Amino acid sequence: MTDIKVAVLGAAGRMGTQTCAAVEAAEGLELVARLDHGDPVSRDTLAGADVAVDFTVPSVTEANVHAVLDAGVHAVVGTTGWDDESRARVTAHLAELSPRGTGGQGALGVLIAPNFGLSAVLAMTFAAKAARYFESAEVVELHHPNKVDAPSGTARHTAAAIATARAEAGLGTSPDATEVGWEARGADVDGVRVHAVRLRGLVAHEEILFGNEGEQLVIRQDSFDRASFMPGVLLAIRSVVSRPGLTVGLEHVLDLS
Ligand SMILES: NC(=O)C1=CN([C@@H]2O[C@H](COP(=O)(O)OP(=O)(O)OC[C@H]3O[C@@H](n4cnc5c(N)ncnc54)[C@H](OP(=O)(O)O)[C@@H]3O)[C@@H](O)[C@H]2O)C=CC1
Ligand SMILES: O=C(O)C1=N[C@H](C(=O)O)C[C@H](O)C1
Repeated sequence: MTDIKVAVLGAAGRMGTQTCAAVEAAEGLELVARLDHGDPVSRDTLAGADVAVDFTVPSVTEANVHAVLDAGVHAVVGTTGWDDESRARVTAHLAELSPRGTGGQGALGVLIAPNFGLSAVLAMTFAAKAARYFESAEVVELHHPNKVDAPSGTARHTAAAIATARAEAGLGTSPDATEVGWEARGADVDGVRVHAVRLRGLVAHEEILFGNEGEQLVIRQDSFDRASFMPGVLLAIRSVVSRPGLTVGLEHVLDLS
């Protein structure tokens, strides 16, 4: 089997640096390009890559993915900032490139994962399963203070999954008598309250709280080191080449969905 050639966008950043090292150390993968701020994304600069991994910033990640697809390269995306509209534009782009459907031989794949950490993927999966059984649900995410976006992509993904499960079970929003001080109640993500903490010393952590009369379930995951994301990133690179179309969430690759 020939090696999968990999380009990393945001290669000088916290995640990009770790990803370059992980790819270089991985069997069957070859790092062919490190791109960062100011580098154009094109067939030339991607240097023969089969897969481009994006760990940049929310404001540029979508444009990067379109450029990667135009270069005929699969994309793995860890950057946050995606919503229904940006994901739909990627789906439309993939359909344009493969007009007879996304399943054809050699068709391109895009895998967007809000979190590559196994503990986080499992926490999100367990939360989605638990959501229908509890009257109240809230999400707390805790991160390092250099993070530029809030709430985290993981917390948004978690809250959206909880909201879907609650809606399917016929549950409304969590009970809440707040009349004043709404600014202290966190962001509203699909009707689920999400709270963001930024604290020196933290990396990436999430707590999902569920409550019923007289009982509580807390699901917590902690990424103490960015090394925890690397097995998921490598799995995504190896999977995306045979996963045409758009996949959102590593849970689908891990068969947890
Ligand atoms: N899915 C997951 O498991 C994880 C996702 N993330 C997400 O990944 C993203 C990156 O996080 P992190 O590595 O901590 O952030 P960093 O700020 O450390 O890295 C981002 C890098 O992207 C560079 N950059 C900015 N603009 C461009 C551009 N137009 N083209 C190429 N590179 C660019 C930055 O350069 P400069 O600083 O010079 O602007 C920087 O080197 C965030 O959205 C974060 O939330 C993080 C951890 C895990
Ligand atoms: O910026 C980070 O650090 C992280 N970003 C992702 C997110 O917003 O969910 C994943 C993880 O939480 C680390």
